[in-house]
Amino acid sequence: MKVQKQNKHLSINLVFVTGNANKLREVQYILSQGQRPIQIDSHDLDSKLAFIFHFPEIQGTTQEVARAKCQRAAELLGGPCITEDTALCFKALNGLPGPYIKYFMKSIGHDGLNSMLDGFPTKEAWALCTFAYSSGPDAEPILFEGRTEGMIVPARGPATFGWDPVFQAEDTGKTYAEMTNEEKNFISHRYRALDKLRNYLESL
Ligand SMILES: O=c1nc[nH]c2c1ncn2[C@H]1C[C@H](O)[C@@H](COP(=O)(O)OP(=O)(O)OP(=O)(O)O)O1
Ligand SMILES: [Mg+2]
Repeated sequence: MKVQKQNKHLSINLVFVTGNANKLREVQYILSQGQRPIQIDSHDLDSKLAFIFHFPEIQGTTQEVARAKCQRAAELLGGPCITEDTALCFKALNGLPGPYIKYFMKSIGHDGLNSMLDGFPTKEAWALCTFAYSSGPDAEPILFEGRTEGMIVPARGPATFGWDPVFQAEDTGKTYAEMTNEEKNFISHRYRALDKLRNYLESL
């Protein structure tokens, strides 16, 4: 992803390294909103699709996983980049599946995620997004976290993006899947993390 700051002379060229088209779509949408939109060069974006890597992700805390992925991406690219990790954390399970949610989703699906909490007193959960920015292979990645509270519910809404149908965001009565793009991207874990990243980039 090439981002270009308007309103200032400085422009930032960044690659968003991800294999997830839904993430990319939401990031583009969020960055296009706001008072000072960060514009994504879609022509460049197309050519950058060649840079979508699928590499192994380590085990550890969400921060360790995020740092390692960004470090690896910067090494492979030989330049600045951002990466993003999403965790879905169950209160009753002390934060698990957390960064391993992808493999839980793949193996047991929406019903399985609900069944995991059978017998537990709380269905509370939070979605945690961690953006990592690296200025290059020799730099330590910087992390930006965003968190949205909610609960795990039987699936409602279109199954377009991951676990969206089973995550009901606090105070909304809606699952992420039942929300419009605008609604989700106003309260989402991704929006909150990206807002911090945006502030950081604007301060450079
Ligand atoms: O807003 C979301 N709403 C619903 N599901 C979501 C969301 N955001 C990520 N997800 C899913 C995708 C993957 O199953 C797992 C995170 O794993 P994660 O490694 O961060 O993503 P990924 O491997 O798909 O893409 P990437 O190449 O950026 O690592 O949660
Ligand atoms: Mg991944």
